[in-house]
Amino acid sequence: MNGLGNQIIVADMRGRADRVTPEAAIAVNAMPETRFDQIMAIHDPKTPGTAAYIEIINSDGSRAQACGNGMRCVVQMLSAEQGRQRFTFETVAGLLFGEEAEDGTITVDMGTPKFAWYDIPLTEEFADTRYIELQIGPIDAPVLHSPAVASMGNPHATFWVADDVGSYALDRFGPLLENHPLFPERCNISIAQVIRPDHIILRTWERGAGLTQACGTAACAALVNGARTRRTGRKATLTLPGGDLVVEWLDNDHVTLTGPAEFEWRGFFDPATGAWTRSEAA
Ligand SMILES: N[C@H](CCC[C@H](N)C(=O)O)C(=O)O
Repeated sequence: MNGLGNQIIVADMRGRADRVTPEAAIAVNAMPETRFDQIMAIHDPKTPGTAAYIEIINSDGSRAQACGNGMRCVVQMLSAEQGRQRFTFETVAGLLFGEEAEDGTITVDMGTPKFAWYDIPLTEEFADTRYIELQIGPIDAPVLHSPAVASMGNPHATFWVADDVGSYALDRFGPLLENHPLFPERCNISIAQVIRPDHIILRTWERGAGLTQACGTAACAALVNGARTRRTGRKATLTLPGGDLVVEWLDNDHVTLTGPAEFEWRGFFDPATGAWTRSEAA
């Protein structure tokens, strides 16, 4: 499937006890036809009242705590299968709600953002995470600096720029910032241009996945970081390379993410080795 161009493999692991191994993820990602950004593995529910337990695996085999685009794909797949539109899921980061609207767009409640330095987490204490001391480029003329950081279950840094987000070498800066010693669990790195209080342009270097068409949790982090630095309101459209998402930071502190999801093709893969076969086209 894809969520706004982000390549998502929804792996149906219901009724079995094994898990998708990092080796399988790396092997699947190594083949051009099955290159992906995240695998969303649907496991049997652990908690009564939830539809499934979802495990999220990055293309480098690492585990992610949250994935907004992937969750929309999961909602669409299960709603097509079960004919109902509202789901409660469990992930390592907690419970998550998703709903498909009449027009097929899907809204996922991504939970509440966290801003304390130890929740991101950072290795150093920062009293105010709206601007942290971190820069890249020449000391006296940094190319990117003073990001706002937030956790949407996973760690995010949002760097603000005044001009075209496409003009920055995120493929070069991304890996350096992702692995900066300030981030003990690494970090998802975004560049944001606020063009209006309700419209942000965003590009993201994803932890464990690299440059992607769309990162839903990064869109959520950019909106909350925009609102708490008074750059934006609490609801905005975010234009990502793959298209537009709408993010709203509700009064109850929850963040919702709305956008499309699309089925591409179906097949089988071995969660231990990654060996796969294709069975059905869209
Ligand atoms: N693409 C995802 C986020 C993946 C996050 C992952 N790269 C990490 O935190 O390790 C999204 O749409 O929200």
